Amino acid sequence: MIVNVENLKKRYKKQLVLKGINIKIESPQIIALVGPNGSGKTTLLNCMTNLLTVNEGSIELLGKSHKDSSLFYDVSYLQDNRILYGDLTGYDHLKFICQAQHIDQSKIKEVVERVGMGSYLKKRVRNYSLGMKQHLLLAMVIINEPKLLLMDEPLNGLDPTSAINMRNILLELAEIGTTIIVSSHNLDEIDRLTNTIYFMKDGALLKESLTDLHLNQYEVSVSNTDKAVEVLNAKGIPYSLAEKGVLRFEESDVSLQQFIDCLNENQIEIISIENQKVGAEKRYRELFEGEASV
Ligand SMILES: Nc1ncnc2c1ncn2[C@@H]1O[C@H](COP(=O)(O)OP(=O)(O)OP(=O)(O)O)[C@@H](O)[C@H]1O
Repeated sequence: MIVNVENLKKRYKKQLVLKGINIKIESPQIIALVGPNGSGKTTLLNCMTNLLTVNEGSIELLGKSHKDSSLFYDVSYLQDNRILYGDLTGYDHLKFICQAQHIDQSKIKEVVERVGMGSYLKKRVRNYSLGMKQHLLLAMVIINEPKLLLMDEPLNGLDPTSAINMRNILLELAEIGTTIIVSSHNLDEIDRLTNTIYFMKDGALLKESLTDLHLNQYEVSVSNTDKAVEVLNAKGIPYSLAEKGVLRFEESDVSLQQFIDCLNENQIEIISIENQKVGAEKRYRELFEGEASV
């Protein structure tokens, strides 16, 4: 088992922040951790990596107790950039990790190129921009080729090119069997990374595979939009125009078949029908709309 968290509870004084979390991950994959500010994502990741003590429950990573220090070689955690040392250079940080984890220092060059931080590697971190710090944090967590990678808001401050680069790196790591748990508020990026999302709500996790969640919503391409609009209006069938030539239809009282029949009966050619998958943002809105974040 890659991750086995059972009934994890965490309290800050009287506030119960994690209310009995259960996570079982048996095969390598990317999982997104999504939830409003203050919902407990960082607390969960900090508990998993033993930076915080838990009040109840158990955590196993890669078949070992999360307190086992040998996990250090196989589990990486990308945290907030406050863990960086302003007086040290990026190179110093990476060299330190190589020494501590017995990693060949030739890996530094490789990882620096991969992340794209060559030009400022030898600058002191206090002179780094937010995005540069994020690049360094990424380099620091992938240099040991972890089996399990936990990431708290890794996209923080990244420009679009860097965000795409980070996405490609994560997808490549997943391809070679790295399990990644990534917390993020960037739901578009999440959609590009994974369909498996753990929504954090009221200190509990709601695990969902968006692949299984299909709205009854379809995009129907037709040859003659004007005529289609006319006949649908005449029949009182609800739709919206996604773009020229594409009608968006959501099944309700009117079934998809009735929608198609209406177009067929009026000799309107249907070019394609696509089922619309639910994206992370839509699901998030369904789950959290109207709820104030902490
Ligand atoms: N050291 C602490 N002492 C007391 N309360 C804390 C501490 N750290 C976090 N909390 C509280 O625990 C709750 C969860 O915080 P946490 O940082 O885990 O949320 P989060 O989901 O990571 O939020 P964000 O999306 O804003 O990063 C919040 O109510 C927060 O105020």
